[in-house]
Amino acid sequence: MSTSTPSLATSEGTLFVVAAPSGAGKSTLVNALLEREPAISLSISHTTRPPRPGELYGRHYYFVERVAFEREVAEGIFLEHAEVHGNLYGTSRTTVSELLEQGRDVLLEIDWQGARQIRQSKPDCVSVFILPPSRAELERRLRGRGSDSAEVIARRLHNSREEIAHAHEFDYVIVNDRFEDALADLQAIVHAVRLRTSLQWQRHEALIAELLA
Ligand SMILES: Nc1ncnc2c1ncn2[C@@H]1O[C@H](COP(=O)(O)OP(=O)(O)OP(=O)(O)O)[C@@H](O)[C@H]1O
Ligand SMILES: Nc1nc2c(ncn2[C@@H]2O[C@H](COP(=O)(O)O)[C@@H](O)[C@H]2O)c(=O)[nH]1
Repeated sequence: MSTSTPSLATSEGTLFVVAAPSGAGKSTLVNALLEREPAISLSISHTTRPPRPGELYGRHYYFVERVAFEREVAEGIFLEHAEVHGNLYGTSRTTVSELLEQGRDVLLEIDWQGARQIRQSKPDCVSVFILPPSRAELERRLRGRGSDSAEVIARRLHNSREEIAHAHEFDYVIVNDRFEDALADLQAIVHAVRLRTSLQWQRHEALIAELLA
């Protein structure tokens, strides 16, 4: 995250990146945040993972075949992409750029590998890592969700160690124990970031000029 004084000239939106081990509650938290903060746009990823019951094309993901995904990688359409739990996932470059240029804040729900790529291409992004309160609770949430087979759950639990090992690369870490507390923390981060963005500074320019006159 940039710590420099925001430029008065720019009015690009902020790019938020949220990551967590599978089952920590990232999607649930992000969906609740978006209800409270409708000015944030969620980027819909492309994936080769088959849809879960109830998941819709274009709403939860753009579900594509592996061959099509690999062609899109070669065409350079992804801002970032990674293999996660045996499936490919990627973020559309043009969708994110267009939204940011319109001044919209954009949120990416991606894994640590994607977050690392985003930090390289968009160093001003704000990244947040969500931790579960314990391994036992992570497992309980994965099983309780009831959306994955025992084999998939075992794989995701195993992979959670690698994801968590990268938590220190993020600007903020939130423990999702009591849901409302974690949501308040996430919203506080969004508010704090907005207070230092260029639009906010522009808003205060007239008052600062008046006070200095
Ligand atoms: N604070 C919480 N306390 C108890 N249960 C929670 C809490 N937060 C989320 N959950 C539940 O945990 C389960 C997993 O949540 P969710 O699907 O949001 O995880 P996720 O991190 O997005 O996982 P994935 O990366 O696999 O998509 C869901 O059933 C959700 O309702
Ligand atoms: N690098 C990326 N990771 C992504 C993207 N979209 C989702 N993800 C991550 O994949 C896992 C599993 O998600 P699930 O929906 O199958 O449970 C999770 O960590 C997501 O954050 C993406 O575009 N790029």
